[in-house]
Amino acid sequence: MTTFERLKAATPASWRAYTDHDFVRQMGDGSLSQDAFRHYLVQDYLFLIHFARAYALAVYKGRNLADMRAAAAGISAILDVEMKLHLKLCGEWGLSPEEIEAAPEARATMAYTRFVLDTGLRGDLLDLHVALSPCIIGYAEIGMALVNVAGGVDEKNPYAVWIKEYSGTEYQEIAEAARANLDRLAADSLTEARFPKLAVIFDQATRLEADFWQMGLDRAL
Ligand SMILES: Cc1ncc(C[n+]2csc(CCO)c2C)c(N)n1
Repeated sequence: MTTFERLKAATPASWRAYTDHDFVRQMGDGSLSQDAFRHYLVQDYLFLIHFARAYALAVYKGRNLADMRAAAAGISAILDVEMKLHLKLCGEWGLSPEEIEAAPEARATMAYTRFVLDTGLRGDLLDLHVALSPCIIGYAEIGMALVNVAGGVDEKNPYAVWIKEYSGTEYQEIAEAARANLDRLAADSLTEARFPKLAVIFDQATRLEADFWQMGLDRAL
């Protein structure tokens, strides 16, 4: 079993609440309120900015040049690629860059992103990557689950672009690299005595992901 599979198996209820959330189901069948999706997109932009900061922390926490280069590539993937794609998607949903940048940060966004940063600051690189893993790998699982509903994406579904993005080969490979990276770090620094502490971090991050979906549904700030 991979380290990621072990962590998931240790926290099954939280994992289900995250990956099977109403927001996800409603994206899958196309019934999600478009205003809820816009609210989510704006908050996800703010989320990604802090995510880039978490990768910067991973550079700092790197134990060697290979760790530092991998984290630096993560920063660049977000700042140079992901943010542009995100702004394009926001534009297609009628959201301007000015509107997005002026948006207040929701409490669920603050809670999740600062939790990840705090976990990384207090702990080592493995703690930080465990806190990041529900986010990176979870979206890949959700993308695949949604694409498998009804045997493929319905082009009439307003959320088809989102589903295709996360079920696509490129994102699936990013998630696979994250799974392998967790195993590599675990081989060096995971003891059986430490596992329950990592499972707590994983569970907290997973519950904060579910709260992020709920924030979108409720359009909460
Ligand atoms: C709340 C939330 N959770 C996970 C992701 C997925 N994700 C996390 S980082 C990243 C960039 C690639 O490294 C992507 C796509 C998201 N966007 N928003």
